[in-house]
Amino acid sequence: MSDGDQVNTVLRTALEKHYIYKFMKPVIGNGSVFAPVHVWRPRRKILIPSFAPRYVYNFISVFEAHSKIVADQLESKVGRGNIGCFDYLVSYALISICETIFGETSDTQRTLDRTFFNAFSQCLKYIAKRMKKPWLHVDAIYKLSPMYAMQIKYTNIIYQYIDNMIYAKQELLADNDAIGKADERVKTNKSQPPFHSFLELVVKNSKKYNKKGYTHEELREEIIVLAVAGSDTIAVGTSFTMLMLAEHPDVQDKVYKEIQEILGDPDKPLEAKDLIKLTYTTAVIKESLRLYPPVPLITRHCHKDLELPSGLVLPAGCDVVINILGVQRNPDYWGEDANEFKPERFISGDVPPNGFIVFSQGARNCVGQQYAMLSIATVLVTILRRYRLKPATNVRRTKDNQLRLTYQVLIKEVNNFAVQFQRREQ
Ligand code: HEM
Repeated sequence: MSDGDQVNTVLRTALEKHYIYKFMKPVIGNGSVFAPVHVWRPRRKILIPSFAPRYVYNFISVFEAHSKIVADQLESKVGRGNIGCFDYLVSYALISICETIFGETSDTQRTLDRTFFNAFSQCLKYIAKRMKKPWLHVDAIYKLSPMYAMQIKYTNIIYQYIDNMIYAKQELLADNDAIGKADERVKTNKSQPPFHSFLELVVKNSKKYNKKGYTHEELREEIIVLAVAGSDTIAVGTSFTMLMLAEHPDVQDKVYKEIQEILGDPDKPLEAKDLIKLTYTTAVIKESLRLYPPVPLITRHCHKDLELPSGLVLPAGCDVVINILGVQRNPDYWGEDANEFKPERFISGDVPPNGFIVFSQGARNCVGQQYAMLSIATVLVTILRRYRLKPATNVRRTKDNQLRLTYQVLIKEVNNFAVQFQRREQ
């Protein structure tokens, strides 16, 4: 389905997800993103307050510190031809999400973070293979396959990592007062806002919701969801934006000018109030996410008949695949130039209602959208201040000269998002 108005009705009405997500269950259990509605609803209520702007704004210092590390790493890539920027951005995104989840991390910890994410990507690989082979949908058959044993092995690595991190913070998490006092400081001392990790916030909010709070297993599930939902998505979104900037030098010049004018001194720490003023840069990020939504397809299950605005009735029991990429390139909404990169659309107010759904819509939309936009903006600003992006040379494109994409639950560009880096004159 790629008609925004029909999609809007489905997303606001049908909250259950497709049965195929049950294959994720052995890894993320009842974690909110794919959980059945009765499990998801209270978990969403617990998650939402952790994403309040006053907490998310505090994460900008984490984003900035890790963006600078990426910018330093790219120094040796200047003038070296095509460089796949995805690996750098995935590293940025995963270290940032681990630090925003667990608090400050050491170098040793970062090695463990990578082992954890590697285990997760291996699990996703087996889950994706299983989805494509209908005979493996039967649990009894899947359990006999070597893939099952490997999935268990990697799932144990994931659980061990999360458990160790939770146990390491046990003392802080057990002390309700400590978390409460930190909150007081948010209210009274605005100049030095304390940093609250997602782990602290989720534990605190789960205790507000229910006196006992989350069980260890529930907490682990929600932490896995955050780690997974908040890493590759950011890396893919940033990588596509960098490709677009490399291919549109005029747009890149305007973004750079805006950064210079609004942010000025590169030694001044980035703050939300400044990033929010980057209206053109934000439009560029949104236009990149419109053309290349990192999560291009989502699903819903209709548990009762659902009448769409077109008059068509989706019968109870029906599964719907929502084509986010299709909605965001639909010429009925975006005009004949829907496939063209034109960031001005997001400035002139030409965004059609229900036409831009990169973070989904309705009660199960993305809780991390503000986090995502700030994280992407921070790393882009930091890279663009130092480097001019140039298009990669000799990369394969489609017959009509479009980027070649591959679908791995998220969409990616097949050349690892290659661009070239040129140092800017100081
Ligand atoms: C560019 C980056 C991102 C994109 C494109 C994106 C997109 C999405 C989409 C399309 C959904 C809905 C999935 C569905 O309906 O099946 C979703 C859900 C979700 N996202 Fe994001 N996301 C991004 C970043 C993040 C970040 C940074 C976090 C957390 C730090 C996050 C946390 C979540 C969670 C927890 C859900 C499940 C919400 C629920 O079911 O109540 N996302 N995201």
